Amino acid sequence: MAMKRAASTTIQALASSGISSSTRRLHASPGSKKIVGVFYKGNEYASMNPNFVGCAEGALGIRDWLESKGHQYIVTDDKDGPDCELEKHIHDMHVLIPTPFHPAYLTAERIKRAKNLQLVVTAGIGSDHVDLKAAAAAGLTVAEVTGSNTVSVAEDQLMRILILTRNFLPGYRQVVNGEWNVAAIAYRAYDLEGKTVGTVGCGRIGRLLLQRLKPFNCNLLYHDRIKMDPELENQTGAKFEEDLDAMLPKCDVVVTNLPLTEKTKEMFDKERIAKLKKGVLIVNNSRGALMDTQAVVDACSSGHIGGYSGDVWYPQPAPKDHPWRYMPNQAMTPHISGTTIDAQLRYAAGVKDMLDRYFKGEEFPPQNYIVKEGMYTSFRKLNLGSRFAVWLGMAETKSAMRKPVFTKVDQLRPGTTGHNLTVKVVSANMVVQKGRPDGPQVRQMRIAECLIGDETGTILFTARNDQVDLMKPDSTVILRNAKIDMFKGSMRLAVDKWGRVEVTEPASFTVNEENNLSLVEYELVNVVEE
Ligand SMILES: NC(=O)c1ccc[n+]([C@@H]2O[C@H](COP(=O)([O-])OP(=O)(O)OC[C@H]3O[C@@H](n4cnc5c(N)ncnc54)[C@H](O)[C@@H]3O)[C@@H](O)[C@H]2O)c1
Repeated sequence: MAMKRAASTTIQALASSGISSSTRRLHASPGSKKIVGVFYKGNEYASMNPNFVGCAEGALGIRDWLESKGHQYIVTDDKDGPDCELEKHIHDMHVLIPTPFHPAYLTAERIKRAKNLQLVVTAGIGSDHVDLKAAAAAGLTVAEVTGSNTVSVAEDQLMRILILTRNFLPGYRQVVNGEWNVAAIAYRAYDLEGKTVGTVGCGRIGRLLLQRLKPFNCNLLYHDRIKMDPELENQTGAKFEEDLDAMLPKCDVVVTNLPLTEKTKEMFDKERIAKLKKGVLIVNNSRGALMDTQAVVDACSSGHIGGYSGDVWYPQPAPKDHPWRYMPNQAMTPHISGTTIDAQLRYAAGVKDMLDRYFKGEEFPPQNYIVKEGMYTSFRKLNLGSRFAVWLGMAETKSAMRKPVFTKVDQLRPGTTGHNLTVKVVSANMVVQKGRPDGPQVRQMRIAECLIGDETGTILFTARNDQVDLMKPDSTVILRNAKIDMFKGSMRLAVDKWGRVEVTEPASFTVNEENNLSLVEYELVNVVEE
């Protein structure tokens, strides 16, 4: 199996901790599976809305479906401590469905005991509650329902920006307390128009927030590892800031929109907060641990941070004595933004779809993988329109295959070689046709860009010279020993002199043109070896 360098490094690092490095196959072996869901308790609200599927009682609405297939489905909200309900199932569960809103912390120690565990599907976005290194070392697959609550969070952020800018909460409190004091609110209530709003991280949620903010006529800035394509930049009117510390002092409002990773943990520490404009407003719906907890408290107390709002804490549920509950200028809520009823229905459907694929032995949508069968790599599609992905590390395919093994188009991954496929040619366009002087002879050079595919998806194939004649639209061809080339961050398939293209009998499948792998862009990210 293709194993990425990062994964093998991780495995070595963890071998001494006793975590097995053997890959646990993603796809379910036949037979009944034990599936454990950990969701927040609905209590008296559970029956108030039939679409309230995100609570433990709602169980994502998949209980009947799972049980009709003979699987065991345990759902609980009791997730912490040695005597909790979750602990009783760690040793024999096959699938864990946690949710960021009530995170079941899947530590290295729990993973070590979870001998049957194959799959973790996060109901929502953000799998930082899982020790991803340990999950990779144990050969697990961790996936989430990418995009399921993008809109929900972007809308919530917009609300928080307005709540802070207009100094809304003190006014609301006055009303509840029977008071009336316009001055106490008005002395620091502003319009959003004309203010500078910067998002730190600009993937799905960040981009949508920028689009939502555009009509407010703010100055929009964004910092990310990846610059948006110009079309999207134009659409949002946001300016790219490569240097985070250069962007921050310009912002009246800072919004975070990036995952919690080793790199981003406590990225807002005392020093960075000191660089922010005095009175800055911060909205953090990403993860609590992006902030140094005490540094936020101190800056809110001194007024350096003029307002802090968000729904994410560490740990969750936040303990009663969490200092963010008591700091001034805060507009915090429990973790709610990504669990609207609409979002619940989307992530419930996404979880069901992935379980169904797991039972059938089918691939998940590539953007959903965080760790795939032990590869600590995630295909993170960052799109709103244009499609990106982050590709961590190099895939190393050590091919010990002698017998040709045929694969399907949707199994193709960056950096891999040695593929045999039977595909139909959907279209072929000549992109280069010229005579090339080559010594005394003049050689023809022809290159055609061909869209090829099977029932699982399509990909662009670069046909060279004699291959061009074989790639006729509607014909079926066998590609032997094909390899993936990366072209501007996207996958292309090619067959070089070590492989072969053969025309064959017409195949009976219908090409799935919906899943074009060449439309996904990848970024090669350096993996820091530890
Ligand atoms: N509060 C909620 O209910 C809720 C719901 C969904 C997501 N989230 C959080 O929001 C985060 C973002 O979600 P998304 O769907 O937009 O994810 P995304 O993967 O689409 O975008 C994340 C962006 O962060 C950027 N990034 C990552 N590391 C970076 C770094 N070190 N420096 C600069 N940029 C960096 C990536 O390049 C990417 O553009 C999630 O990881 C999750 O933690 C919270």
